[in-house]
Amino acid sequence: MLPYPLGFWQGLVQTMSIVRNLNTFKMGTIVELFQGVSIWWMLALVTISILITMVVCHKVHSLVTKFWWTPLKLRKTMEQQGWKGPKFCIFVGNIPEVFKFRKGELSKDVGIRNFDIMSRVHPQYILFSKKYGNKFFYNMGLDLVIMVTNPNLVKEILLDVGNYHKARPSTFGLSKLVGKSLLSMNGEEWANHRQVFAPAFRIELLKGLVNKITKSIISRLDIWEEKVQDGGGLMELDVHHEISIITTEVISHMLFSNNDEKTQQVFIQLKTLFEILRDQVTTNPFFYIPGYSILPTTNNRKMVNLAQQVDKTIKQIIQIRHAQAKANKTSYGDDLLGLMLTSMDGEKVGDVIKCQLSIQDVFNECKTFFLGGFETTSTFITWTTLLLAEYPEWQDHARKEILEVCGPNIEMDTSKLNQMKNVGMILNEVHRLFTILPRMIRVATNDTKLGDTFVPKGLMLEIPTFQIHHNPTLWGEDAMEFNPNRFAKGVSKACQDPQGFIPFSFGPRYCIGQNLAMLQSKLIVAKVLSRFQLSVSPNYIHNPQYLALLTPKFGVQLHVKKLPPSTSS
Ligand code: HEM
Repeated sequence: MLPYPLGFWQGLVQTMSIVRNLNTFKMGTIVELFQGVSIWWMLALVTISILITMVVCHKVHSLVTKFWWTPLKLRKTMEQQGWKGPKFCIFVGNIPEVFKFRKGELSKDVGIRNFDIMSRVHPQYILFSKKYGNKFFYNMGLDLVIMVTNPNLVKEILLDVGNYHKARPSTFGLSKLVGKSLLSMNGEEWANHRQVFAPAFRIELLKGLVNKITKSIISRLDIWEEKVQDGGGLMELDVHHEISIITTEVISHMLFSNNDEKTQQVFIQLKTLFEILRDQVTTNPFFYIPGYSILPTTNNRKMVNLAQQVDKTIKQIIQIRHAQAKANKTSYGDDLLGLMLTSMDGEKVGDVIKCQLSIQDVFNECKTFFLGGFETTSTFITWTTLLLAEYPEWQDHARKEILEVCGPNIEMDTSKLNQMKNVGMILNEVHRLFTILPRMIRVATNDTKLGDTFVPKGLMLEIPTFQIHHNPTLWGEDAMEFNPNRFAKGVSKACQDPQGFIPFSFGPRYCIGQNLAMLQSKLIVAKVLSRFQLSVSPNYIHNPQYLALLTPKFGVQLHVKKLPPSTSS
């Protein structure tokens, strides 16, 4: 036998000749072929073959477990407890039939006063509850989902952040593009991030923003006024577009204390990214196949490219801020970026040492706040203006109250905003009827129990907020009507169950931007109504759709008329 290195090389040369001869290889010659191969080489070959076989078996096992065994096991566990659901197609689950049903529903006309739009917003609920009753499950891609509509059980889920984690379905691309952030993190990581941002959203701090927000609103409404004058006293506007200009400015101030060219660049890139992604999630069933989002399709490449551009621009904004703080020997500032940079340094604020964020965390959180901050609020305010235009009697009530509380010059501060009871009732009713985040999703991280139901680890739980907000058992026979009066004596009197009204969720993970969103909404509604009369344009096509948010598909075209000086400021 040759010493090891020589034996190895000899074995290699012999094996190459075996491989070369493979095409003329006959079973009978197998022994002949291996004659003379060194023992070292034989051992190496056997070891490598065993290792490869083990890796392949492990991969196959985990793929079979993920794609076949786990979904089937979860299904069986739920079936044994009396839950039922449709058969599913591997990879895409029940998505194709949901999309097909939804397409049919979306092709039907719907009137503005018809709030019975569950089949457009949450087609899976209508489709499967009709066939299987309330205890149904379905597959969203690979994930097995059940719906929880009972407010007490919803409360249990939202309070138990240990057993129920935030979950994007495994196949969704948003988390891959935006990265891990406050919106999607869990456990200690989430708690640390939440602690960094919470101070910026305290109502006392937001009070200081009133003037900045009011300035943004007034400068945009001045443009409206010019347009109305040019149009001979009446003008058609797409309010969704108009309001999003204001809310973008506000979130830019919250994040970066300004709305300069670079900030606007981030916004445009993120908006485009979000629109492509929204289109993929809502129209392309293949998007739900695991791994699809990393294929080099045109849209996937566009999204990755945009996400990289956003990171690059944010990096430049951070570099400028760093340089300024260093040159002026000042802190990083008290906007959200300032808080994040302070936290990157692990600085001590008061008695608390803030957690250290990484640069990637800062990129991701900037993207999350941009996306979470502008589109949600602008969409909500857009629906509010539509309903005020559709129900002129409520528009008059609100305007009268605004003028009484704020005086002819419409001077506003947070205490005045709190006195606007009618405006508050109207906003609540819009939250109820046009719940812009119509569902929340959690995943069970442990085997646990929810009411009488055993919840196996890995099961997805969907909270259909929209359905809860429209349920006649909770809201009475007029649940499908626009009636802000139901909130006259507060939420507890409007709904059978206090947990039946959750537009901002509740528990530890309630919306961090709730105060900001409500402040902006009241300021914008008050300023708009004090200067303009709104009515629905005949060009408006009512087409509410669930596109990540409950959105007016074709914008909201309203007729805007300048009010005479006696009624306006
Ligand atoms: C009308 C406007 C808004 C509505 C209806 C709304 C609604 C919600 C809801 C329902 C959640 C919980 C989602 C879940 O648990 O699955 C949430 C979370 C969140 N929202 Fe909002 N939101 C609005 C505005 C905003 C604004 C203006 C910001 C930021 C400036 C914001 C930032 C966030 C963040 C970061 C979270 C995650 C909080 C956490 O998990 O700790 N939202 N929002």
